Amino acid sequence: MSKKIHLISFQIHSPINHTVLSWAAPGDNRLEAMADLKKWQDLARTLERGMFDGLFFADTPGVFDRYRDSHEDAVKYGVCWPSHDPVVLLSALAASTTHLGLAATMSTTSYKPWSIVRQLSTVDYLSGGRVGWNIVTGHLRGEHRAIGYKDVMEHDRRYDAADEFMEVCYALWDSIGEGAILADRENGVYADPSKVKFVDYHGEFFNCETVGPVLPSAQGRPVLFQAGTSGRGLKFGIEHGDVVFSIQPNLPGMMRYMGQLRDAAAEIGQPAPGVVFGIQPILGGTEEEAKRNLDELIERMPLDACLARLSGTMGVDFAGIDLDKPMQEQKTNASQGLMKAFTSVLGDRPFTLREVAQKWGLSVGMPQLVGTPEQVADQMEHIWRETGCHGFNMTPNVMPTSIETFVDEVVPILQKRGIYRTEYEGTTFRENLELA
Ligand SMILES: Cc1cc2nc3c(=O)[nH]c(=O)nc-3n(C[C@H](O)[C@H](O)[C@H](O)COP(=O)(O)O)c2cc1C
Repeated sequence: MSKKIHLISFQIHSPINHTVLSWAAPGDNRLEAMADLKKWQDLARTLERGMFDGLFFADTPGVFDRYRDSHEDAVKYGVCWPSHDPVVLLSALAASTTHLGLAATMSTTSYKPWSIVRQLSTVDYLSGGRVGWNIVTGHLRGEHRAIGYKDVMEHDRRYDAADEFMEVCYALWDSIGEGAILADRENGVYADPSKVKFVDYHGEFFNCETVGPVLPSAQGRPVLFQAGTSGRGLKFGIEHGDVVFSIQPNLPGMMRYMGQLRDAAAEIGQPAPGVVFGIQPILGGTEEEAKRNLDELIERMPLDACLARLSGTMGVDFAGIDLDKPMQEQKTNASQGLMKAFTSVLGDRPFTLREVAQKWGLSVGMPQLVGTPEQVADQMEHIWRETGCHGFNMTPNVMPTSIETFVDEVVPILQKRGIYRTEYEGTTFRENLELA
């Protein structure tokens, strides 16, 4: 268990984060932010004022195209479409902050190892070691189709390819050895070639012949995040993740996940990485007001938009399936882990398809913590203590007010309880996350 709760703000560079039609909520500024860098910089400064560890961008490249075998519902309702590139935001946000970690999702399907190492490590180096990478294998058919594949690669084979992808990345990150850079002005020698290892990698999926393209940053290389929850995904997360993300519908699901991760880590013979659970705080001045705020979000969501999001993540077209029967597990090459988590719910009756669609529309299944600032702080502390997790990946609802309210009203309560930092401990993302 971490010494303190760690907080990451979960964002998407699109009209919504995870709440369908949040862009239409009164006062939401996301549509303006998409065209105004300053609004993103303001958000990053708010998170830094709230001592967040980081701002993390998920990414849904391509478009959700499974529901009714069409992209139309995703486009009509702006369900993570358009999907602007998150990586280009990182350097602007690094320039407007000094401590905040900045992480982006990049898929091992869409990129090559060299391009990811070069892009992310450049910002990591420039920012003094504040960058993170959420390694995803790319589970969306829309992403595959956009770059020229007919369909998603088979689930476990995607992870095999991603293992190789990582071998190349590590070789590139390790290429520039200690003492390699001389920067000797007098003799005009920049580096000692004997200390720069040539990467000569030939695998089943990737080839790479070059030297490391970017200098090691203050934290060496970016912090690695991973969020696979299937058996194969857990193994990959343990082997490569510094921190793993998980979405579970409730506390029993979180406890089950912690057990599965511990068992899988023991089997591999490695320590389990820290776990960050997704949550969605819904605040109000009173409990009743918070519940009303939640109801307003739910009332705004068109069911077709929720189903478009759910069908995309699960890789299954849910059109024409009885909405009021328990959702059944189906074979998928998309997210097997999330499919299992929501079709084998613990501590509750099974969810109907309509309920899961609504949970997806609200927060992609992240549980809502609803109440006054004190009640939300209680729920966070309870989950942290019960599960022994590292912290939370928090998705907002209305932007940026739900984050500002959290920073102004919940953060001071957590600080007073001694379970949240009052100043940054280090300068790098890795140090602040208690990984160094
Ligand atoms: C918290 C969380 C965040 C995720 N973010 C992304 C993302 O931004 N882009 C993406 O393509 N997949 C994302 N995923 C999907 C996973 O990385 C993973 O690819 C997917 O769940 C399939 O793996 P599995 O079958 O092993 O669970 C996320 C999953 C979770 C739980």
